[in-house]
Amino acid sequence: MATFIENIKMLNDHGELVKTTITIEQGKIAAIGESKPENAEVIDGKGNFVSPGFVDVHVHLREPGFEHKETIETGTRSAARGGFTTICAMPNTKPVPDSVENLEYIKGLIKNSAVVRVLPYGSLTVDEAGEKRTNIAELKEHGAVAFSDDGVGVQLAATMYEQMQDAAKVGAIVVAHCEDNSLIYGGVMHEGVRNKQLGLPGIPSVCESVQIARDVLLAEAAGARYHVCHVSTKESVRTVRDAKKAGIRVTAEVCPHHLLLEDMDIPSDDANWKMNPPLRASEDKKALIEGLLDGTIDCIATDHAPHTTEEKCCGMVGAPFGIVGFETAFPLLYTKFVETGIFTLKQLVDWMATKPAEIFELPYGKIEVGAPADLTIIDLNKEKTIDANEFYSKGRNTPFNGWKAKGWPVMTIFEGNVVYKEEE
Ligand SMILES: NC(=O)N[C@@H](CC(=O)O)C(=O)O
Ligand SMILES: [Zn+2]
Ligand SMILES: [Zn+2]
Repeated sequence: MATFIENIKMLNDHGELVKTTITIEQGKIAAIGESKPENAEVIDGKGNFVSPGFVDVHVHLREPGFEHKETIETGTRSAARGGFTTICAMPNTKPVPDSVENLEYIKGLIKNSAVVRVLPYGSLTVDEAGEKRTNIAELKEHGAVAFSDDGVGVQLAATMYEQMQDAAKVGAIVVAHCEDNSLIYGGVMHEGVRNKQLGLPGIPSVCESVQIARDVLLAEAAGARYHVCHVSTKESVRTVRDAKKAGIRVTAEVCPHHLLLEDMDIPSDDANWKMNPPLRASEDKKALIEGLLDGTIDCIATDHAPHTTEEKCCGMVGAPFGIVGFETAFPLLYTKFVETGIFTLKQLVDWMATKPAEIFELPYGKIEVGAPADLTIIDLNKEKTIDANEFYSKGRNTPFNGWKAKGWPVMTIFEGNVVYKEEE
């Protein structure tokens, strides 16, 4: 039976919101702007905005191996509640998808419990240990969406270079967490002013940018498609900008928290403000926003990284890096950037749905006839206070608890099925 969404507004090519309808048949968009087919089940869009389901190329679902932090079920339910319908799962699980066997095992888990589309990464090195290289061609053949050792930087240039060469041969994308271990200095937040006030060890900006600089040169030499994770510093933005100018095939993502927060916002030694890379200085935040606006940075990714309350309880030094992101990303960005006129709604939707799909060569992120019916219905006028205790994620680790934001997803549709509906 067909599903018919009526009373809905969609962005047109000029970025204007126009009234329309969407007809869904067999999980696909069958028509846009037509009248209701007979016998169709009707969804009342209530005049809300319909976006292509968001695409997040950088998430951590923790299963297998760390189910106390998150499972594929809780993580994908959280994604659906945030309006995400396609997510790419990073490989820092136990086991790591570093072999066909492990990747197939993880694909089986996804099949059993995911409520949205989960595309698993393959790792660049065995066990993400940075030593033995994985077989990129084989893992790609078995469905690895791209390749990364996220969680750690690949320390040896030769390892990265050789993996980039292998990736280039089969058209795989190398996705890098850039961090030079010799420049971390035991840091738990940005090396600047605020870490000194709090008496905490700092991670200098160059810890990230130096590895991006290395990698863009390696990507050029290898002819590889290279994507930079969670860019956080102004020097990183400049390096990516220069690399693009030089014709190197590089793309980059930025996380909502790095666009919204800076080190001086950190109120105290509270691990809900600890993530990797850390919140940087005000000028860095500014450079990230400019980087998005001028096309240096291609998309937004949450880096959803759940950890338990126990792990995050007791200050930054002992806690793991990472914050959750799915359920706050759109409302926060909409409120802080679209409502204030810094971004347009179309830009935000491009960066959260269309662009990430495009740069990862995925056939999603657009509302068009024939595409999978992955849709997020958003009430742009609804205002709510963020309450971490309401998250569908197991993770409560967010610095945004108690923030007010507008623009909440009220329904998420994945392949024609409702996978999230706002609780009344
Ligand atoms: N971003 C984080 O702070 N943490 C991530 C790892 C990562 O993305 O590097 C995690 O897996 O917890
Ligand atoms: Zn990372
Ligand atoms: Zn990550």
